[in-house]
Amino acid sequence: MRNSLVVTGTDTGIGKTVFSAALVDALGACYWKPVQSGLEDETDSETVAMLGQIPQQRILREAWRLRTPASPHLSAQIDGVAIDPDMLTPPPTPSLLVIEGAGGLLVPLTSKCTFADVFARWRYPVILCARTELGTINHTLLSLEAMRRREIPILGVAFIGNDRPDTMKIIGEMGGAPILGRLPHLDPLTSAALRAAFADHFDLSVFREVFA
Ligand SMILES: Nc1ncnc2c1ncn2[C@@H]1O[C@H](COP(=O)(O)OP(=O)(O)OP(=O)(O)O)[C@@H](O)[C@H]1O
Ligand SMILES: C[C@H](N)[C@H](N)CCCCCC(=O)O
Ligand SMILES: [Mg+2]
Repeated sequence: MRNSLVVTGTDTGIGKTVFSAALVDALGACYWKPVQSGLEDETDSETVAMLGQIPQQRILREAWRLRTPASPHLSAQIDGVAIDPDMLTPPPTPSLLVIEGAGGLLVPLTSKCTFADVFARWRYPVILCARTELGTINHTLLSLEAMRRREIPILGVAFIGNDRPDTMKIIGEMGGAPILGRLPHLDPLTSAALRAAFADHFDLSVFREVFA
């Protein structure tokens, strides 16, 4: 039985972690950020634990914790370590597992390997997080094309941001992937607001079916 889902995005800083917190909370899943680059601020794992109110035992330790907030290939070089993509194998978990990449699909782990290459090896269904703002049509269609070329299973697109119906419509028509929903911009961003917004804007059964 498959028990993992991947969350990637069209870019860094677009809301993958916030979306992951909501999904992990709603599914009662575990969370894994295999490669964390940047340790000064709150890490993604810490954000998911706090925003999703996820107990520590459901937050898996990163495989690589790199100090510099940069592309993992560079952060690893600065720290004098080498990421071994072959070592990136999701640990067994007692429940469902949500795995978050870093940045977008073609972010390098080494000079010869990107996250997309790892996702292609894993073959877990992938959720593509995308902004709703101007510029996202190109980024989203490019990302979907990159996943199809690698035969990465695509669960669908999760938009993050304020409502832009025309943008979401054309991506739905041209992207060849289901639109899973839209997580609005929340202000303030609290655990309660996130849980409510996810429940209002996504159909949890779509995610649960992956694990059936
Ligand atoms: N729905 C939302 N409402 C309000 N703020 C949000 C929302 N989604 C993301 N943010 C904010 O946007 C910033 C980037 O979000 P996040 O850390 O989730 O991005 P990311 O795609 O996971 O980035 P990375 O590539 O570094 O993992 C954070 O400050 C986060 O609090
Ligand atoms: C530092 C940031 N928060 C992410 N962890 C890594 C983002 C890598 C982006 C690389 C790039 O596309 O230029
Ligand atoms: Mg993140």
